[in-house]
Amino acid sequence: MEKEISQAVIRRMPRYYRYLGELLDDGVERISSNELSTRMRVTASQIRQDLNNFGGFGQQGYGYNVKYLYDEIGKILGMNQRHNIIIVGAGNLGQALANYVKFEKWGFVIIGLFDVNSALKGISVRGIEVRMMDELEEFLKKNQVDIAALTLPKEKADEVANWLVNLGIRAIWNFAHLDLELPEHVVVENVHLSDSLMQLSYNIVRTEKSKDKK
Ligand SMILES: NC(=O)c1ccc[n+]([C@@H]2O[C@H](COP(=O)([O-])OP(=O)(O)OC[C@H]3O[C@@H](n4cnc5c(N)ncnc54)[C@H](O)[C@@H]3O)[C@@H](O)[C@H]2O)c1
Repeated sequence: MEKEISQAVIRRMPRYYRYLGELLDDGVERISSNELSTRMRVTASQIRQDLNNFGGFGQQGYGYNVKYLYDEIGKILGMNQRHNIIIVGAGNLGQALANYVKFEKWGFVIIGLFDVNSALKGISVRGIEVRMMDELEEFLKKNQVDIAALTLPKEKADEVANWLVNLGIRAIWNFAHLDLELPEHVVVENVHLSDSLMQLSYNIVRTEKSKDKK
């Protein structure tokens, strides 16, 4: 049976992947867990523990082979395959996502943008045409879509998500601020930039308090 890896470990993997990618770009071929630890500001034992979940990848006295580790973590994260994405809701956020070219570097390719607002019909965002929602069903028949990003109003998100799932969508990148109620086989990743801001705010308050104590 495959070992269950904790979500906390999985959540740290993209960061390892990013750092290893930067090391590769810098021409670094191997790195010790201590060096990686200094760069990433994570303890070396945390790195060893995390990577041991996947079989280690390191060699005593040699450290980690950066390219190998990068490729292996990439495989774990599914980075060795292409993911086609559609964006549903071509407003501010939807267009901002569509405009961001770097997702493609990781194999996330935005192939369609959809909206209900006829004023947006036919406009092009980085070469991606905005289509109307009534064209979506046909689009899904003709194109392989792996992920639907939801950047539409919260009130519409649940209904649209369920409709997409009925049409065969299996993964949702949800930006609307609500918990979607979807069948278990559908994977959902919720993104809340405000959570990150609140975390930042918490750390500002904490730093200020510790300054006051000194
Ligand atoms: N998760 C985050 O961190 C985060 C950050 C910013 C915004 N948001 C959320 O993302 C969503 C979009 O924000 P925005 O600023 O781009 O808003 P926006 O109003 O600019 O864009 C929303 C778009 O959705 C379209 N739309 C409405 N109903 C639709 C439907 N049934 N099907 C398809 N498209 C539909 C609208 O016509 C509009 O173009 C909102 O729910 C907002 O709260 C989330």
